[in-house]
Amino acid sequence: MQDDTDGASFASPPCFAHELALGPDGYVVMDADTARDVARWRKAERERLIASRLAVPAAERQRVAEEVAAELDRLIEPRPGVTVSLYWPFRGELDLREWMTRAAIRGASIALPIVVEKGQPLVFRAWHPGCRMERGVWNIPVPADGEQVIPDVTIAPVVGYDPASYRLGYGGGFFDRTLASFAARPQVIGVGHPCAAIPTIHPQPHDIPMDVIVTGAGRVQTRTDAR
Ligand SMILES: Nc1nc2c(c(=O)[nH]1)N(C=O)[C@@H](CNc1ccc(C(=O)N[C@@H](CCC(=O)O)C(=O)O)cc1)CN2
Ligand SMILES: Nc1ncnc2c1ncn2[C@@H]1O[C@H](COP(=O)(O)OP(=O)(O)OP(=O)(O)O)[C@@H](O)[C@H]1O
Repeated sequence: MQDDTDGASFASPPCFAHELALGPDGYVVMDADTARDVARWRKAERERLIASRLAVPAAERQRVAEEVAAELDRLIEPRPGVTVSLYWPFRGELDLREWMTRAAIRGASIALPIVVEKGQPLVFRAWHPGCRMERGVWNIPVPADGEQVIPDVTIAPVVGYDPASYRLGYGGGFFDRTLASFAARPQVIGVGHPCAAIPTIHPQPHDIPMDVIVTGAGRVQTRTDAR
């Protein structure tokens, strides 16, 4: 009988162009070529989407931010005992700092994300109106000395989003890693410009969909397929 343990006797050589990726439901097989194509496509798409929102006139950006803030008032009750994470806006993101201040005055605990290290989850630090800020990674202002907290509700800025509520961010993978690291998942609300809507972000195993995406008055997309 022929000895089949020699690789040369396979009908075709074994294929090693796959790798394992850890998704929310465990390990899945990933095709290395596909992963590279998606990463390349996402990079170009991010640049296009950021450029188009930077082209939005300041007055319109302000109006959209106010509309989104009004929708947040309907979605979240910022009361004592609830911790909500937001963000300090940059690169044309909606400025929700007024909503953030109002929510703090109403008694909610507010937190902002901090990049500890590339490739690692974000941590969230408590923020209070007027608290001392310092420059973090990418020069984004972060609270200088707040305590570390875990949010009940996370408001994440989107660069892009799709009908299945997957979010495209800046490419650090920070929000996906952070959500994957929590024992209990917070409610996740994506916020952005209406022009951030795209047909698909080509979701990958690590991508975690948002629960709700808000892009203006009455523009509230709720994820229906419970995972
Ligand atoms: N306002 C705000 N703060 C935030 C976030 C956010 O989305 N918005 N983040 C949410 O996660 C974290 C910062 N995430 C970031 C991730 C990547 C880059 C960045 O500039 N990346 C490189 C390219 C990365 C790559 O493609 O490999 C670059 O654009 O040069 C910036 C911020 C924490 N703070
Ligand atoms: N949970 C995870 N574990 C390991 N790698 C991850 C995880 N989440 C994301 N990544 C990696 O991070 C990289 C960027 O991911 P992705 O394109 O989803 O970023 P993004 O969501 O746009 O960025 P951000 O959340 O920082 O705004 C990818 O190479 C991806 O494989």
